[in-house]
Amino acid sequence: MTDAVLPLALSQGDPSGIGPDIALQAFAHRAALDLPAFLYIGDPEVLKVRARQLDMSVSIAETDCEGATALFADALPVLPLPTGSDVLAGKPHVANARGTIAAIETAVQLTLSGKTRAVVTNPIAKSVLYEAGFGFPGHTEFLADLAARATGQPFVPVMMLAGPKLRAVPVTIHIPIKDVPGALTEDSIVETCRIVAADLTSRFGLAHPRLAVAGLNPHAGEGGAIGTEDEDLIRPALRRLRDAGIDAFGPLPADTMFHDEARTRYDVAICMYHDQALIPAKALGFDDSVNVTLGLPFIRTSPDHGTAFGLAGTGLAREQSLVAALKMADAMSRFSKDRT
Ligand SMILES: NC(=O)C1=CN([C@@H]2O[C@H](COP(=O)(O)OP(=O)(O)OC[C@H]3O[C@@H](n4cnc5c(N)ncnc54)[C@H](O)[C@@H]3O)[C@@H](O)[C@H]2O)C=CC1
Ligand SMILES: NCC(=O)COP(=O)(O)O
Repeated sequence: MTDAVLPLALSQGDPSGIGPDIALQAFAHRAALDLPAFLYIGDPEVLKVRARQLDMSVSIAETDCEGATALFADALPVLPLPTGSDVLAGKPHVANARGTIAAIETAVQLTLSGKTRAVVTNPIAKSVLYEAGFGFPGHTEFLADLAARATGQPFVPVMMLAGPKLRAVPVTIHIPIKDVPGALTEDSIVETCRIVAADLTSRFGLAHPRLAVAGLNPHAGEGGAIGTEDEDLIRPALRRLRDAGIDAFGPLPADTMFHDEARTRYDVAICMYHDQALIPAKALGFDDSVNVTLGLPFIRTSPDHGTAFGLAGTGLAREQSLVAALKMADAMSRFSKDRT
């Protein structure tokens, strides 16, 4: 088997969320969308029940990695991982957490061992996994831990939301807003920007990426009058980055860096906290933005949205962001292969 025919590994996500729905819908339109082949890792029975709920006629075939690409024209290839619990669309349950986590672990193992090309994850509900004792804020940190355990090396994962109109990176991710100033350091800003610059070149082909760095405070601190972090942390970090040859500039007032003309001046916005990055990303492209994890030894993408429990089994969930995630993983994998 050559790399060109390896499938992407798609984890089921929370099986009571919209992951099964959007996987079925994307698969149903695979020819028109020119979708790369993917191997769904999860519970085939959940998919069959969901297809019936959605009134879709989809062939589902249990297989391993080797058989997936050839099957893709005729049936949705599934690496079976039974959930071992009753799964009801729109009704999350802690008993499903084990299957949710196992699917992510399997997708990573397969990709690190070269049997699949990239990891694409369907959404998980953080609160359900926390209730089950999951020790990570989300996929992003869990994936870095899995990579570290598999390779014996540490990895710093970086979240990037990427769409046709904006790429945006939060330096701090899933922490309470009151903890953001304390969690931000000059080193964390420098490290995040270095990873972003390196991966935009190695994974996306941008030779000299331009990084626009947001301030933390209103008006980027107004010269220190409205908060000191912009002058004390961000400005020194930017000096270090420019000394290292990285085109990073700021700190920019965050309220004026996302309008149409402002966005032409940079390739990625580096933001100080989750909502500073994800609000503009989702406002400018909820249906076509992708959540990418940078800094890992494998490719990982995901739709930008969550489990949308209220839509599971209704036929109202749109599959576009998952389609964008599959296509981005495919393009990144082909770009990496062409460079080697
Ligand atoms: N990558 C991941 O695993 C992510 C997981 N989440 C998790 O999802 C759960 C629900 O989070 P929410 O904040 O409610 O965000 P959400 O993205 O699930 O839903 C937000 C709104 O967008 C709608 N929506 C979401 N996806 C849609 C789609 N494909 N088509 C049409 N409408 C869609 C929902 O119905 C809702 O009105 C949380 O537990 C959160 O942790 C949230 C974001 C990403
Ligand atoms: N808000 C983004 C999100 O929740 C996705 O996080 P992750 O599971 O990809 O780490």
